[in-house]
Amino acid sequence: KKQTVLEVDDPWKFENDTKHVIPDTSEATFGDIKYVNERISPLLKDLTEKSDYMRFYRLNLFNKECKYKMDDNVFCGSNACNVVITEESSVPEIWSSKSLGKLEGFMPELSRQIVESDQSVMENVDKISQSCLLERLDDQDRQYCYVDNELDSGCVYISLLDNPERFTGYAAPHATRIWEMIYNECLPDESEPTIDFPSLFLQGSLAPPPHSQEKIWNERMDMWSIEQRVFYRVLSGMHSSISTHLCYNYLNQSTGVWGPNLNCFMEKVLSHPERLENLYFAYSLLLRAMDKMNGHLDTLTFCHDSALQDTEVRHKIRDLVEMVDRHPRYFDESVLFTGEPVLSSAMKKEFREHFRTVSALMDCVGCERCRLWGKIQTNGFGTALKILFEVPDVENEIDQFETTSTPLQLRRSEIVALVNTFDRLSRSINYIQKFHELYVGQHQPESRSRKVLNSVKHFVSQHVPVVFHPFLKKVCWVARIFYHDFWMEFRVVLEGFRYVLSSYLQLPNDIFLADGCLKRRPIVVRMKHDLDVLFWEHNDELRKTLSFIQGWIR
Ligand SMILES: Cc1cc2nc3c(=O)[nH]c(=O)nc-3n(C[C@H](O)[C@H](O)[C@H](O)COP(=O)(O)OP(=O)(O)OC[C@H]3O[C@@H](n4cnc5c(N)ncnc54)[C@H](O)[C@@H]3O)c2cc1C
Repeated sequence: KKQTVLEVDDPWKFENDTKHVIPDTSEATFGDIKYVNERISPLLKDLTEKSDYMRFYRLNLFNKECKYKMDDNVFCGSNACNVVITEESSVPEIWSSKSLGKLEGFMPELSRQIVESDQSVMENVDKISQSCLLERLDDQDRQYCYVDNELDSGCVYISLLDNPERFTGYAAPHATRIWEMIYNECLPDESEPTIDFPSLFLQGSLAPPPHSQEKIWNERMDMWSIEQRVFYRVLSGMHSSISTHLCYNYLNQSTGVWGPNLNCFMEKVLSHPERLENLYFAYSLLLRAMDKMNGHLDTLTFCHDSALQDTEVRHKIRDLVEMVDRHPRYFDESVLFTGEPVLSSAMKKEFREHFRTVSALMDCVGCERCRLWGKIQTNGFGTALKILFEVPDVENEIDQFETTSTPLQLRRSEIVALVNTFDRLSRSINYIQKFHELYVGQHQPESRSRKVLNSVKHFVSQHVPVVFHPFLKKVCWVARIFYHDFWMEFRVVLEGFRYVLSSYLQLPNDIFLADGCLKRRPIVVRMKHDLDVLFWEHNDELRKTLSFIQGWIR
């Protein structure tokens, strides 16, 4: 494996190398992904911010027990960990517990038995509601995630816009321990096992392991199979994305102000080339999953209570996948699980089970906000893996997984998780760009006005009590808008004034030329003379102003 060495003088050298090929992709470079993302991110933003469908996520966030032995005394450090729950009255009727409850008899255990015994019974159930909830019989073997049963009384709706992913203060040792447990799920290297993965769960200790697993894994990656590498890169990419988000939406605890923290990003992500690579890798994997959805869109229902909204969401998703489709395929799922059929199938089963364990580990995350986004993102990646490895490529009529008989079935929560996870990664790539601009801005020689502004900022942060900061921020914001609007308006007025005045000064010439009549000339000359007398000789101030304006018009 080529080791990348960062040059001390330019920490951005690696990230800015647009030609750098992302390992385990089809020759995708950093530049390719940035280019694609520039086109896709506005669509993702629109979809995730402007549609109820993508905004409300139903899950069991508070009442699911952690299956693994952990230190129970974990409390997140700040209010930022809290999650605001959405009242059911704010979500569309069809998603309310009342409506979902109508299907209770069929969910989820019973549905399996019924489907097994009599398929026709299911056909009587309202079709739209069915697809919102139904756990299909054949789906269980294809799941890469434990998805919460939406009929569970512990499930709540959460508006993702009201609960952005950001810094919460959740940290070591608990958070770090969870990450270690997540990475322990990476498929063990049979040729050279060094860590007994399952035994770590039983220890239940929060003590860090004796050496950094990340380092060992990166060194040993060449010896891994492609399946193992993909598994690890997805998790590491998700980790990098979470770190990028928390550093971009960071709370400065001494000033109480939210904003990007460049040092945090440089420390957690930028200074580790592999973490950056894995972020880009995870993006290309999601890109391909979205692309593969293209051939299956017609079979999906978006379970809205109005056909109109269903069509609207479908159109928006179609626009997105069609945009994805215009770009090359940077991840090729057909090179995985290709060996001897029995072995490959066993390997895929193992892959699935390990990923499901990762999803179950999210219930152990000790901070509500982090748990929310952890659950969404593992569900999102789980859905992507399901699309990639369990569903035929309809568009290209390639069925390397022999699953032609089973069409793609996705629940609402899976679609929402997939699109929102893609949006997270897309934003992370945009944030990297913004961090770079911040870095460039900070390392450029300071202009005088910037110096003054910075010293004012410094003074405010030092001497004005923290409670006034949001107020001052608002004042600055209003002042900026006022200043901007004032200049816009002033320029319009000035432009009009300039036009009227130039027409007026042009008028004598026009009269003279239009008539071509030399006889009128004395009148024009006379008029101009009178005006000169009026303005130039009797009003000194006005004279100066007009001469300035005349110069400006010229
Ligand atoms: C599921 C989950 C979601 C979280 N969400 C949030 C959140 O929304 N907001 C928030 O403020 N905090 C969140 N946290 C906590 C956050 O991720 C960090 O754990 C915390 O900020 C402490 O960071 P750290 O720098 O000590 O190392 P950690 O990020 O905890 O990393 C632990 C170890 O993992 C390795 N590592 C780090 N990054 C990578 C990578 N990309 N790939 C491979 N290995 C890596 C390193 O060896 C590192 O020492 C979350 C934690 C978890 C487990």
